[in-house]
Amino acid sequence: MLAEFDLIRRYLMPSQTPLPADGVALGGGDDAALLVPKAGHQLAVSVDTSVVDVHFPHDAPAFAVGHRSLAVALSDLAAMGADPRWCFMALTLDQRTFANDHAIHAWLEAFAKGFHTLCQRQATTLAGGDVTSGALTIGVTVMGEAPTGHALTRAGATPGDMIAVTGALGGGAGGLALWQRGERDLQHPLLRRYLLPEPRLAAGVALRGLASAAIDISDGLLADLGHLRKASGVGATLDMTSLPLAEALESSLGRDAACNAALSGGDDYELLVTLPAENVASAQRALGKLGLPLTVIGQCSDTLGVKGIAPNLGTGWQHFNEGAP
Ligand SMILES: Nc1ncnc2c1ncn2[C@@H]1O[C@H](COP(=O)(O)OP(=O)(O)OP(=O)(O)O)[C@@H](O)[C@H]1O
Ligand SMILES: Cc1ncc(C[n+]2csc(CCOP(=O)(O)O)c2C)c(N)n1
Ligand SMILES: [Mg+2]
Repeated sequence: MLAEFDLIRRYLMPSQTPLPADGVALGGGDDAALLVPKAGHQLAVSVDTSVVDVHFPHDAPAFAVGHRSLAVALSDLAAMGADPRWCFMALTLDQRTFANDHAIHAWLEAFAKGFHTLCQRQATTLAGGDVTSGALTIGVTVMGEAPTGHALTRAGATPGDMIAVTGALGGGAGGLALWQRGERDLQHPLLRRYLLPEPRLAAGVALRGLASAAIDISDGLLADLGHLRKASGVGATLDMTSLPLAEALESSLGRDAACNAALSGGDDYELLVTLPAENVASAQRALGKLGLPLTVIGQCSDTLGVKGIAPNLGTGWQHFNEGAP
């Protein structure tokens, strides 16, 4: 068994000395962190919980669990066009599920590496957290900044705006389906999409001033488009033939399952944005510089609802539905 404070010192907060450049006046080790936001900016704050066998399989690699639990939280900052600054991790861990102390240390080391590597790549400082015992659950609070009045929201779309997505869709659900069939090669593009999603933070910032509304795709394209439509008070017409499908998705699952995964599977963590038609080319150029495609998949309308898709298609992931605990 590893004691709570040893675990924190050894794996989670190895350095207690805050760096002024991180905007941390007082970091982990006290009752709360003291943070220094940039003048002229608003804070964007969001929390996401990742639960074993709900969000990731119990036998997922620890590195991926660490990466993923932060990535899905940062994805909400990407959707706001916010620059990430700080995060907080609430880790609940059942040490009795490990064979021995060596297995606990090995798991924590790889978990922390996955989390810290993404922190570093996305300039996010782990400024505090909490450790408790119980079923494996990682709650991650993220805090980012956007210049006052310039954050993207779900509410700015107007009829006539184009609807576009970053990257490719269906890879999250496709990867989960492959994992459930026993695929374990982490180099497989679909498994990577499910277990090691990349939050589109640079894209979110690049889309500030170009997009009229944005949301990240966690529950599925149709479900998240539904949230955006509702917040903006618009309808949508989609062109199914233009959906960018994830690499290897159609060949692994077949056409129908691939389209279902792209429309309703969730776990993609791409950005769904609306933008005036005249901004599409600039947005595609800006994202092209990041190596990320932006594909137009439809247009907003003033007739509420969605046209262009079969009405019987599932609407995406919902906790407390059948299938979820
Ligand atoms: N327990 C809660 N207390 C207060 N507000 C909540 C609570 N749970 C969710 N919300 C709010 O409801 C809204 C929708 O929450 P949800 O977790 O579905 O966010 P999302 O961005 O749509 O999904 P995801 O976190 O997968 O990206 C958010 O604005 C969130 O802050
Ligand atoms: C093992 C396993 N089974 C099922 C799923 C699918 N899933 C779970 S939660 C969710 C929506 C996003 O979560 P939230 O709304 O909580 O942010 C999705 C698509 C998964 N990821 N792992
Ligand atoms: Mg979201």
